[in-house]
Amino acid sequence: MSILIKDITKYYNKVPVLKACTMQLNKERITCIMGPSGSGKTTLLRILMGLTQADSGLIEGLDKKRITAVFQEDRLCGYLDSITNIKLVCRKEIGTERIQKELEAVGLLDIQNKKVSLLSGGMKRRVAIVRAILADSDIILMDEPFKGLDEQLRHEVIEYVKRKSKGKVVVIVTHDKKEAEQLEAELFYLTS
Ligand SMILES: Nc1ncnc2c1ncn2[C@@H]1O[C@H](COP(=O)(O)OP(=O)(O)OP(=O)(O)O)[C@@H](O)[C@H]1O
Repeated sequence: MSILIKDITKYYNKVPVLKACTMQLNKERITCIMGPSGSGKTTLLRILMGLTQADSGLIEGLDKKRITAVFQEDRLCGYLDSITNIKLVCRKEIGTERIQKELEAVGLLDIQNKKVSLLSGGMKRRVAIVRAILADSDIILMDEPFKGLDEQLRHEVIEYVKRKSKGKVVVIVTHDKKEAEQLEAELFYLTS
């Protein structure tokens, strides 16, 4: 499975943000999108998700594909615990024990029954990552998912994502070249 992004152009208030952006996304290799702040990385993810309309260009290969995302702002239900948050997006039933194991794999111990609003930013981010991995989608889009994690944790969580996302199209926005290297990703640079 591959997704072709061809000549995507997007203007905001007559200012071009994406200019004839072309790239191919493959399931064999994670794709990292890099580029300066304001170069349109989030906008491109939003276009892939159908949340923002491109002005011109086309995207091939998205038909009937299920997409899950880790947004910059996590988008979890704060009044629910992490396990319930994860179960909410899973199409197939996944048992509590399995989810607990996945949370433990990203260093989240003993938080499963806490309301998400009581977790730290880095903890919420990891819950959102596990949710995206377990959601049984074809495509995973992540917007700076490892931001705010300390070095050791970041290393572990990147390995978790690499291990668990095999066979899916994965696109990760990052500002960190080291992250892209550890992900063994194909790099695309957007310019502002
Ligand atoms: N809904 C919107 N209306 C108007 N302008 C917008 C809108 N969304 C984004 N922009 C502008 O488009 C440009 C690209 O924004 P975008 O968030 O895609 O950049 P980015 O590369 O993801 O930035 P960062 O690395 O800071 O997250 C910015 O100048 C931003 O202000």
